[in-house]
Amino acid sequence: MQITLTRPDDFHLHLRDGAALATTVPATANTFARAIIMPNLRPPVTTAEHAAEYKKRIMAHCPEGVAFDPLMTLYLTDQTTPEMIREAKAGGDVKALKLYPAGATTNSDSGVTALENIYPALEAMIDAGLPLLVHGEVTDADIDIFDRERIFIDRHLLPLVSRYPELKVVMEHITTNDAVAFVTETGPNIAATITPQHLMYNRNHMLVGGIRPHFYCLPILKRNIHQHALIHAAISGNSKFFLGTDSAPHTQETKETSCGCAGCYSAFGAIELYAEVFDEHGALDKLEGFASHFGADFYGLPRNTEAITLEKKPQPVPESLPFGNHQVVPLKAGEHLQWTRIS
Ligand SMILES: NC(=O)N[C@@H](CC(=O)O)C(=O)O
Ligand SMILES: [Zn+2]
Ligand SMILES: [Zn+2]
Repeated sequence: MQITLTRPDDFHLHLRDGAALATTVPATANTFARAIIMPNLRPPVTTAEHAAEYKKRIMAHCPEGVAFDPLMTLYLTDQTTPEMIREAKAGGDVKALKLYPAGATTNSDSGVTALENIYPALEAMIDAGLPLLVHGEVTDADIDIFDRERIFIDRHLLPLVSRYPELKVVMEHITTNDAVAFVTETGPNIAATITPQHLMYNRNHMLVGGIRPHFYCLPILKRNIHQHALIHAAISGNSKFFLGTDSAPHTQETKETSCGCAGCYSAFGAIELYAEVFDEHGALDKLEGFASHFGADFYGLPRNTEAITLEKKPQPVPESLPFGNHQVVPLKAGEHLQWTRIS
């Protein structure tokens, strides 16, 4: 069995920096035409100038003959001004702004401490037509980690979308049926990305029979009822839900330790992983919209014109892959991808 799709885009990707780019850039660029590049470097990408420099470092690793367009983002902080938003729009590289609640995830220490602090920036984003990308979790110490997304919606997203209905918002890497309901029920300016790990796994995969650090990502895997809600949303054909891998590599030693980092590495076989999920649910005909059309439409980008073809043919996933001077353990390490890219 084969499937041919418009070449897809990845609307949520961590490429990291330095030597890691030699692994991460070709892994994505060989399949995806464009990707929204997350700005949570150390230090974070906060200005149009930083974004343009980072884009050059990325392009230096793009394989020859491969067309790849990194869509840059800026990291919002309490200090982001409307002027910085206008400069970002004018520079042309920056396609969205990212909101990390301070302390929510990897490299989010300089994130926003209160949404009011970025109201002027959000107003400038509406004028510029730049979307807000949200890591949607509260960070209060007394809120259980499994409830942090649901509570973020009630406390922050609902008030935000009623204050700024014109603002385009992507709720990134959604993990709950609460997020599916919120996105489904709000207006056309609200969309969401869904990762392969949240479609393939639930918290039992991470915690039953031993603790598996390579399934640990944020927002954390939830109960199977939430996994099923995400699958249903992804295969529904609803254009508010589209592909964003959140491929977020960390070295093997920083994952396999007493206090491991959050993030799953999926870029090596991302479209194959999604194809497996859609196939298992009899929805291969819905993959192209999710992977190649809906995200571009939401961002106001032209759809890609090239095509890729996948075949239902297993291929082994290595136990680890080179990653700078280190190794990264990919999702499904030591198992098989059920689909293989043939052109
Ligand atoms: N998803 C993750 O678990 N980690 C991401 C950050 C993020 O997307 O929240 C990372 O940069 O490592
Ligand atoms: Zn995140
Ligand atoms: Zn991410």
